Amino acid sequence: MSEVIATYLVHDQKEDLEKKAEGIALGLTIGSWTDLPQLEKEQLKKHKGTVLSVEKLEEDEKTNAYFGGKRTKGLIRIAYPAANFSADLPAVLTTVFGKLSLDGEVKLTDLEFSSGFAQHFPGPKFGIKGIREKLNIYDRPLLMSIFKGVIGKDTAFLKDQLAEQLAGGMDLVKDDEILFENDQAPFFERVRMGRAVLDQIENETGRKALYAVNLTGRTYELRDKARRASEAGASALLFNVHAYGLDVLQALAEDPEITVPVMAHPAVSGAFGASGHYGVAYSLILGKLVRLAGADFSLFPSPYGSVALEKSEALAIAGECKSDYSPFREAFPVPSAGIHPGLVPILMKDFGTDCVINAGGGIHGHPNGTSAGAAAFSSAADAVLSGLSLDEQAEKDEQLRIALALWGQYEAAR
Ligand SMILES: CSCCC(=O)C(=O)COP(=O)(O)O
Ligand SMILES: [Mg+2]
Repeated sequence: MSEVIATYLVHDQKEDLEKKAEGIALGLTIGSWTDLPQLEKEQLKKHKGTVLSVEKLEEDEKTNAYFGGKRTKGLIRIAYPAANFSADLPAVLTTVFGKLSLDGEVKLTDLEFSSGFAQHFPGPKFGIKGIREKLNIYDRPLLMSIFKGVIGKDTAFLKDQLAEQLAGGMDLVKDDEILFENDQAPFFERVRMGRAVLDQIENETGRKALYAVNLTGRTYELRDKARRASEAGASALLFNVHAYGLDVLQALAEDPEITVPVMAHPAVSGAFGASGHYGVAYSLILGKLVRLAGADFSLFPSPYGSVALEKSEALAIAGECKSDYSPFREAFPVPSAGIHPGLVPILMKDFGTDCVINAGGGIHGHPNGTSAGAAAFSSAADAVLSGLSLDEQAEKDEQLRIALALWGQYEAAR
């Protein structure tokens, strides 16, 4: 029985896509670039990939221009027998896209797992429902901000910045992904500081919030570090999954002693996902696979900010995070990068209620400071929820008015 089906977008110099598909199905399983006379019938039957479909796509000039000559475009689906690989993502990815990924002309667009095979993956430990229960917020998108300008600053500085972000109404705050272990603000000091600030906010206001501390260091230290962080009061972990690998995320998600949600950051994923001609589709690496491997949140560039994805790609990632994929919990999609209050209405329209809207510079860059920036962001979300335009809301909210004057609004920018 085939356990994994891969879909590829190919751009071939020759017209015969059936032959191309057969070449992939054989080459990634038991064949080679030349005929192997010793291949046995039994071996072929049990281990060769099976071409399920070949669909020729319309020729397009942009693709031809990119490759400097005519290409035949098509979608190929191939089923790989379970007998060929062990039940882990490194084995799956090496089988379906190992050396093929190096040819620069093929993009892996999707992977489908049989239910028997999918059961080897954990999926999110908390998911959208579990995170909402932790925060006691059920009826709106969550708002997150990012520490900024903190490299070289000590834990006391971070403590003030965290308190300001939370005072402005943020539900979650995350470390920047480029904040690593350092002498001024060591990891465990940040964990303890975060716990104290979150507890104080909860005691004073009843509001619950999460702080995602950046889990970094050598791969073999991570599991122990994450366990100790959970024990020391961490409320969430940020993880640069594509710098380490999906299997490392899976190991963290599966560990029963790591009792906090994991937030997957997209750093480095552009190296695999940015090309339309080769690499891996963002919907697969930032959506389906991080969810299967256990991320509770997946960050990705929104269609609007400083690092923007095509809208269809961003929506496809969010779709994978939230699709009906039993038995896995849903992961929170987190459209990010260059976000400010003026983009909140369009983000809420595109991504709906079940998303996290995330801003760094668009909060700390507010002329009246971090707390005012966070309040302006929060006020923009309130406006949408109560059916007001940002201009109407800004008439009664000075911080939002100042933010909109500085960064503008999506509609105004069109
Ligand atoms: C590329 S998505 C990750 C967003 C992120 O980590 C970040 O630091 C965005 O910061 P910004 O100031 O652009 O909101
Ligand atoms: Mg960042």
